[in-house]
Amino acid sequence: MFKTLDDIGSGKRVLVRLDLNSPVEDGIVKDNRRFARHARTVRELVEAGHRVVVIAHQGRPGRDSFVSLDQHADLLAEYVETPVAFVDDVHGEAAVAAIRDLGAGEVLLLENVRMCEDELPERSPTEHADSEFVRSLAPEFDCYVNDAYSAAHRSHASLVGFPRHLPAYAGRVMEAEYEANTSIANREFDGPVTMVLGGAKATDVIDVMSALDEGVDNYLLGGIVGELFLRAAGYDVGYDVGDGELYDHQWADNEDRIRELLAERADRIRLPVDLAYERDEERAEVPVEGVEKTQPLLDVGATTVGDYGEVIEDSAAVFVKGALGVFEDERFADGTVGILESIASTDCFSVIGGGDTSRAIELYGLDEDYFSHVSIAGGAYVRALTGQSLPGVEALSRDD
Ligand SMILES: Nc1ncnc2c1ncn2[C@@H]1O[C@H](COP(=O)(O)OP(=O)(O)OP(=O)(O)O)[C@@H](O)[C@H]1O
Ligand SMILES: O=C(O)[C@H](O)COP(=O)(O)O
Repeated sequence: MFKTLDDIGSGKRVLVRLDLNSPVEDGIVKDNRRFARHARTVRELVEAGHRVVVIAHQGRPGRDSFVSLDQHADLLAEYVETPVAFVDDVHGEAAVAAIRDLGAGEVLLLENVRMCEDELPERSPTEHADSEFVRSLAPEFDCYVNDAYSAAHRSHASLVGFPRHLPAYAGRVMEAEYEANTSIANREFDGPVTMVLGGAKATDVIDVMSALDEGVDNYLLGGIVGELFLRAAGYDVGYDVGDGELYDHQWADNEDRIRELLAERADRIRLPVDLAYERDEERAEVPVEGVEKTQPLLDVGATTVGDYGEVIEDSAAVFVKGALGVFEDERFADGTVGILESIASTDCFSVIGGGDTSRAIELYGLDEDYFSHVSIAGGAYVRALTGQSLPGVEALSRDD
């Protein structure tokens, strides 16, 4: 459906859009799997003797994470194993001069595209193609590669504008993410399809469940989302610390849809039968019947992990969105890690998504190779699961 790096040839001037958006702590950009993944695309372009100019974003104006890409150049260079030059300009004279100075097989990273006013408005590809940003850079290149699948749900200039001026191709990350994440909607599996749904964002999970009625045989719920469903089933769960951020407002916003889903799909939805909480600084577990709404519940319990593991064992495909507990705290990682281990021990087709959830794989030393695909996308993954098209992918696919 789109052209790939296999179709480019060699020795071209290539503009490549990556998603290097990273956590930033005290001004320091944290290494994460996006660098390693995108490095593969960049390395391939370098090896084909192209002049490679990278564009990417970091944060949003007004946030602490809205910083320059100078640190990203060093991190990317480590993974590509070749120097990555940096210029603190997006499309002005300095950027154009640096682009023209580039030799074959060299890599240059331009400044954070969100520092340019043309980038962020959600506009149509035609409007973005006409922006000064896109019009001033496009003539410097022979082609455009979009590898930023995880930002492709945004209709921003650097993601949709260039394919109107230049032959456009998908990078390796774009290809792999697209294929894996749309497979729940596009592929037939030879056996039951299971979704593990957790995390903290009820609306995301409900949207995914609503969109995927036919294709899914089992929903295994956990995390805050699981507790909201348990509440609909009549259990006294959902202790909210502070000003009601996690449960009460999500309950108020989603109660009707949760009740509807539970009534319609009772035979396919599995809820936790036990939960974990903190007692005397240790992990303790309680069956859901015995839960009182007096303390935060931070993970699913061991019986739930066992039950869910049996369902996974019988599945042909498993898709994960959201963690089953607060896995960042080792005491409450058993649910998330236990489920990931169950998936890893079967040979089913598996996709692990959600930026936070896939971090658990790294944190607890699981081998990525045990899964068919570990996504680096958050919002784009949810949209793909719900069957929505992504503007950045659409822009690559146009054939007029
Ligand atoms: N019972 C719980 N109580 C509090 N927090 C929880 C609970 N269960 C899971 N979480 C938190 O949910 C977070 C993951 O939620 P989120 O919905 O953001 O998942 P994600 O899909 O992996 O991420 P993203 O959408 O950001 O890419 C984790 O950081 C975890 O600590
Ligand atoms: O990190 C991400 O999920 C993407 O880069 C999109 O970033 P955004 O939500 O700031 O548009």
